[in-house]
Amino acid sequence: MPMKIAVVGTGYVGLTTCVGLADFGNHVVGVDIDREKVARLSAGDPVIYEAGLEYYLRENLAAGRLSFTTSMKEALRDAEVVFLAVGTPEKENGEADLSQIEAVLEELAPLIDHYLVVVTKSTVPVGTNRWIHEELSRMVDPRLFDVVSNPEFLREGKAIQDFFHPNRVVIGYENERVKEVMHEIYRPLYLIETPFVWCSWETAELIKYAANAFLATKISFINQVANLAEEVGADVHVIAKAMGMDGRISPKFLHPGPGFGGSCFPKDTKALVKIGERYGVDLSLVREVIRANEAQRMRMVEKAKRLLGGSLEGRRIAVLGLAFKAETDDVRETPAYPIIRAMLEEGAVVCAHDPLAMENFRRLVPSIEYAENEYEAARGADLVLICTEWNEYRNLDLERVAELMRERKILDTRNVLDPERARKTGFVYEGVGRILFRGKQ
Ligand SMILES: NC(=O)C1=CN([C@@H]2O[C@H](COP(=O)(O)OP(=O)(O)OC[C@H]3O[C@@H](n4cnc5c(N)ncnc54)[C@H](O)[C@@H]3O)[C@@H](O)[C@H]2O)C=CC1
Ligand SMILES: O=C(O)[C@H]1O[C@H](OP(=O)(O)OP(=O)(O)OC[C@H]2O[C@@H](n3ccc(=O)[nH]c3=O)[C@H](O)[C@@H]2O)[C@H](O)[C@@H](O)[C@@H]1O
Repeated sequence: MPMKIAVVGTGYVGLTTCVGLADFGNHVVGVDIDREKVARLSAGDPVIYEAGLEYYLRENLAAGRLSFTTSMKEALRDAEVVFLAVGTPEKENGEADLSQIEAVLEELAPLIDHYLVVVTKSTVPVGTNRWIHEELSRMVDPRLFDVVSNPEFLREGKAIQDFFHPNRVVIGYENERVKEVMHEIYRPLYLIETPFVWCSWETAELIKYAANAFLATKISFINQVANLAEEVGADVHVIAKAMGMDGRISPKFLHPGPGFGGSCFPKDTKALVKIGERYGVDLSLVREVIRANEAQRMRMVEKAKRLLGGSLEGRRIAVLGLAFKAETDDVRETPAYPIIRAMLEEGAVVCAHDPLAMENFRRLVPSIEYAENEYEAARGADLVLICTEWNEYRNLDLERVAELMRERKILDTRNVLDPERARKTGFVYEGVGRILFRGKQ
């Protein structure tokens, strides 16, 4: 039976949830306070870049199963379930800021006049779903609602694929009554044998933070191994590959780089440390992962400086890649930001390019030059610094780049180029954890 579902917040997670649940055959209304976003989504414009999103948005709008509104009242009218997918950004002290959730609850409570399952998709600190239940109970008869914690594990750039083929679905609940509803919503995922984890609210909340912190730990770990590999003349890619051959380790998330970014790992690791502090539990390992990540970004600036003879003053640097990873236009917490800021402070002149994220990055840093393509960025540069692993940078025409540059130097923070090919084209090349030609540069 199709269900009537409201989704509050139509960002990366909310919008993916909207189109995914509508595609399962449900009637979905997405509600957002951003009028412009609602207007664009209603017209079939996905607003953000996400592979496949536009197709699913348009198909489901056309089928009449999906609509968008700024009115919570309209969205909630016949809804059986409401998903909360608003932002939970970082506060200045590192804790998760729950003000968007609080605002939604205030608006939601007076509208609950029939049984409603309130599902938290946003990433929220341990104890939040219990608190949501208490808050709503102050304002609404508790028999009229239940609260479910259903954390999201999608990756940006692969959001649609991850929605339809998740590794698992985690559902934290208290009242058995919600099981039937959640079963119904995710029936198509049952059919493809997706594992479901039924647990308490607190367990579900902590699964989300533990999973993100563990992935972030793998990245900081391999980055430090890469840094050591550089000093001893080893190749981190061979190391990571051999480590990954041990099924207990797995080869995934062992790719070294300029440090992890994005809207979640940085904020969620910090929030987890704060949760530990609140409960008096030592999470120093996670604290160190955060510190190592910040150091990794600055290490890239030091590398650039060393490659350019010790100073960036007046040096022209072409930064290729501004998004926090490939296949997205998202620049939230992108490593490119602190790296570019630090280089500007050291007197460098930066010309940047990104296939999708230039518009978003320009809002963060309007003062640098932006180039139409990677070759224009490289024109007259003393150093090309690759910051995002876009495929088009993997296939750079190095001969052409060499002709355009003032000095032939490449700092490849994502290891997307073949070092040997770069050297043969006359470049001084440096990656991360793979100085293969030590002593010869
Ligand atoms: N971006 C990602 O890849 C993932 C994010 N998450 C979590 O999901 C949550 C949402 O993240 P994103 O989708 O990236 O955020 P986002 O910032 O892209 O979207 C949040 C949306 O909520 C809207 N909003 C804010 N207050 C509202 C209100 N009172 N009523 C209606 N709409 C309101 C905003 O206008 C915005 O469109 C966060 O807790 C995040 O940690 C979890 C997994 C993946
Ligand atoms: O909670 C979230 O928001 C999401 O956070 C991450 O997803 P996402 O931030 O979209 O991107 P990832 O692919 O995980 O990459 C995060 C950062 O780590 C970096 N990374 C990733 C993998 C790796 O081996 N090395 C590495 O440096 C990426 O370049 C990027 O900057 C998780 O992978 C998702 O499961 C989770 O739902």
